[in-house]
Amino acid sequence: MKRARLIYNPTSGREILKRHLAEILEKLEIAGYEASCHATTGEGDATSAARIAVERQYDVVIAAGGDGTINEVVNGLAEQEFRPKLGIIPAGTTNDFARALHIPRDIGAAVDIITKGERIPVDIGRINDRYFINIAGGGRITELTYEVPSKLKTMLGQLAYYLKGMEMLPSIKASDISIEYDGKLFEGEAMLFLVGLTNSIGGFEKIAPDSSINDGLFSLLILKKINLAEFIRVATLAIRGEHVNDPNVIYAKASRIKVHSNEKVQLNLDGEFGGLLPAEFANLYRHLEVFVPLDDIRPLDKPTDWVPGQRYS
Ligand SMILES: Nc1ncnc2c1ncn2[C@@H]1O[C@H](COP(=O)(O)OP(=O)(O)OP(=O)(O)O)[C@@H](O)[C@H]1O
Repeated sequence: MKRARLIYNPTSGREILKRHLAEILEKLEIAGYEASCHATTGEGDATSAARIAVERQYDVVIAAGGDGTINEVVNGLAEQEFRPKLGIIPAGTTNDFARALHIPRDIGAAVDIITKGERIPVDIGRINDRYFINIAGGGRITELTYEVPSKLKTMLGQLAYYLKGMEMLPSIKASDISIEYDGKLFEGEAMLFLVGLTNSIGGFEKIAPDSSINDGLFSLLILKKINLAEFIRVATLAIRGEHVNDPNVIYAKASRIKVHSNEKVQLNLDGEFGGLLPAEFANLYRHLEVFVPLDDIRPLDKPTDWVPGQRYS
């Protein structure tokens, strides 16, 4: 019998997971899984729970919560030789990763996608000794994601990020950084840099319009030093995916990226604090298998040359 381990954050976003636990476990059992669950207790617990699930050789690990919980679960899976398949139940505030994979926010519908069994391989980002599944970045503006109080996030959802962004915009300074990417070099002042695996970041769904989640490449975006008015103009372009050709933006694909600064620059990994620069990024090609609604995902994310279960990295 197949075994599934549900790792859920009872405090995520709308705090609705607790009410749906019985429904989730029942749907899994009906689909032929022996299912059990673990409620996370605080920072880092989802990573330990995922490691234990690997030791116990679960076939499937389901991360239920926001992007922070999914990131923690991936950190418990990615470093292992045997890696269970990953299911996602989005219950956070932004759910960028779930949005990129068209996994619905309705809990029952998200479980149905797992029980249906359709999967794709996804690339994972490694930065120094940690992993990310959606986006890493640095620069003052990226720090706002963890300055938003969690109570405000629960109350206002994504709007909380935008409010915090508006409040912080006038004080955002550029950082002096150097970025080496697949043999090329950027040196200078930048407002921010983003290293993305999917097309969906902070609710902007066209930030990396041509990205594929399983091509082995990061989308690198560098926003050069600009003033506030220009910043707002480029952010407006980004809503439509038209920022990539702006002269203030460098947009490139790369599988290895090194970032360095003489200043103290914080890193953000999947929306959480991820240490300080310097950073070395490596793309782990098709490292995890994730359950998705195959009919709904973007054609760019649907590999035609993939056999389920095949190992790449
Ligand atoms: N029982 C708990 N009590 C308090 N915090 C917890 C608990 N379990 C996990 N956490 C922490 O909550 C953090 C954020 O949770 P998560 O990402 O799931 O939800 P969110 O913040 O509402 O959503 P999003 O990340 O999409 O904005 C996790 O990184 C984890 O460290």
